[in-house]
Amino acid sequence: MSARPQVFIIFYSLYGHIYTLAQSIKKGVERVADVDVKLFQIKETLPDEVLAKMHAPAKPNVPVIEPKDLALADAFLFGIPTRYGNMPAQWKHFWDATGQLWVSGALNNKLAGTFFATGSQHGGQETTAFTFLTTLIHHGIIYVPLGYTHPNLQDNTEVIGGSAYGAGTVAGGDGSRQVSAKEHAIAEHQGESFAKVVRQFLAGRQ
Ligand SMILES: Cc1cc2nc3c(=O)[nH]c(=O)nc-3n(C[C@H](O)[C@H](O)[C@H](O)COP(=O)(O)O)c2cc1C
Repeated sequence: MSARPQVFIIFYSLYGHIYTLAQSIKKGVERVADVDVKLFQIKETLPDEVLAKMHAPAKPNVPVIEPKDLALADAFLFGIPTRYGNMPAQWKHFWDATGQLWVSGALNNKLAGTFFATGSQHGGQETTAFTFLTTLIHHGIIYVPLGYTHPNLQDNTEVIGGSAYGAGTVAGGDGSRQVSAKEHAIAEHQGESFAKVVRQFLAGRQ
């Protein structure tokens, strides 16, 4: 393990909203000195013909992470677009290939935060966090909530995704809504505050 904390931002994104948030979160992590950050996506499991029928754009030029590579990080920020109030099958597929990591306890005491996208305002960002947590807990991963640490999380003047569980965006039923300035600000803040927690936690362990 490197002496500098290694933060992996790992996402699945079908229509790009989560990827956009991930880039803002990365900017936030990069504001913190002596922390390294890398962006990854997980493998797509849908066949090309289904993706075409769903009008999915091409995947971004971001490396695809293998489950075993989770062991290389100290901390993770997981990007999760909601499916029926919980994680997409692509994420479940990824986690279901982490049995060896679980057996060896390789992820015990690593840190994680989460961020989200839903189609609608009340489409389940918090239930997605909650249901994703069971996987983190079984792996012994320490969850770092965002809390109400950014004023935009209490701003009711417009639709703003995100919650105490992490940054978020509301994509709209047809996916046409783009990540707003206030959602970007929350995402950058999450990256920065998470990186500070990671740095402090790891320094305390030395
Ligand atoms: C099969 C399926 C189930 C979905 N379930 C929900 C849902 O429960 N709540 C919701 O608000 N949006 C739901 N959506 C919309 C997605 O959450 C939305 O497209 C996604 O968050 C956009 O992120 P992305 O652009 O990164 O893919 C669903 C989409 C699909 C394809």
